[in-house]
Amino acid sequence: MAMCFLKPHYTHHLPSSTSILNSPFPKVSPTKSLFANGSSFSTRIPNHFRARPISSTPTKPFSFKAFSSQISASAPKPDEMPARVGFLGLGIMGSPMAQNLIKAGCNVTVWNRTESKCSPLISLGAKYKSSPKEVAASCDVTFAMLADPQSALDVACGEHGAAKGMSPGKGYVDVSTVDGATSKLIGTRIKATGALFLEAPVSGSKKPAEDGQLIFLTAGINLCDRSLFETVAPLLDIMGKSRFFLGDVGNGAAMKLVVNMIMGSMMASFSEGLLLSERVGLDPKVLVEVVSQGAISAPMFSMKGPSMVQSLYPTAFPLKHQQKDLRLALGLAESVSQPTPIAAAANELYKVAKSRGLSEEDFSAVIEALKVKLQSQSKE
Ligand SMILES: NC(=O)C1=CN([C@@H]2O[C@H](COP(=O)(O)OP(=O)(O)OC[C@H]3O[C@@H](n4cnc5c(N)ncnc54)[C@H](OP(=O)(O)O)[C@@H]3O)[C@@H](O)[C@H]2O)C=CC1
Ligand SMILES: O=CC(=O)O
Repeated sequence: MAMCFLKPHYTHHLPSSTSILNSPFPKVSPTKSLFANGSSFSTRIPNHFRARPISSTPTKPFSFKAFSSQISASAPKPDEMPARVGFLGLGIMGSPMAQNLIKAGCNVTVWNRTESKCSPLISLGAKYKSSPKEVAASCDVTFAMLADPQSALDVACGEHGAAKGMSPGKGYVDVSTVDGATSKLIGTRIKATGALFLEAPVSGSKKPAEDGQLIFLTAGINLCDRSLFETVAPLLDIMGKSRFFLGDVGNGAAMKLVVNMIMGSMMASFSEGLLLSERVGLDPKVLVEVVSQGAISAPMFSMKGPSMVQSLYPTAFPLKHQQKDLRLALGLAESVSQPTPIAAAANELYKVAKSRGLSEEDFSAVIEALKVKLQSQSKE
């Protein structure tokens, strides 16, 4: 069962169970139908709203429930939100997310491995604690936005990890992009303390994080965790534009990995197109424009294309994280024997880019892995 809550007023009846796994020509694609009314996804509206269910389809695998969201002009009242909010991990994503919570009036306590990254948030009013354990002990709900499975595990379950500060009545929301097994492990450790757990990876990059426009892909271990989803909803709505509840832990991670697998392959293919267009004497800037006007247009191409043409890669989504996501997505595919040859090829390209020192650049720098030295080629 999947449920979607959106910031804008949105009423859309999604199709019930449809499998695309066995038929090359499915009559209805849930994904296509979900985004059929695409304009609702890009509408900028006030940050705070309340959501209520309006209709449902029978609960079964791969079915969806449609919800309508009502926009409220006023911010959530302080007594409707968890009083004390912790935030662990203040990188490209964590910093603006925590900042939005502070700006919305939340009582936020932060921690980051590199302590200096806490300073800008402290100057905005955040409190500081010197370990994840202390943050969790002093807060009602703690969010974690860490680099990868290992760091998410260390911060949640390490010696001074958040689990050590958790207890009944508290909640832990991991918004990092990790694999389902890591998420389940973290969830199990957190729940052993009597606290609740939600995995909630986000779709959307640096700018959506700054603008409070992220898409939360949440899942919980049981019905109690569903209640944590309700509890933190006002906080998710400060940081994001929509939130999906996807059922059991692992489903949020899987959804995020599938989305980023598509994204990584798209970027690799776009890179090939830019370079080929230039090779045959076309202006790649014009290619970006042509693509933007047609059926394969994507905000990602329009946003990143112009800087890629100039060999500039200002980091929004680090290339090392995109490669990590492809690696994890391939593991997911392997676990169900699903062929993903395009993603596997794209992954190789990101690995080459990493080996050329591009890990910290934006993932659009993958184009560099395709550039050939014209001089040495003309000698051949
Ligand atoms: N950037 C993007 O566009 C998006 C990223 N994501 C995902 O969100 C997560 C965070 O991404 P992003 O903010 O870009 O990444 P950054 O690399 O900017 O930040 C990573 C964070 O993890 C911390 N960290 C890394 N290793 C450890 C460790 N061993 N112990 C403790 N803390 C550690 C870093 O601390 P320190 O400051 O000390 O290095 C930092 O706070 C990733 O899983 C990424 O895949 C999801 C959607 C979009
Ligand atoms: O994970 C990256 C994103 O843009 O989403």
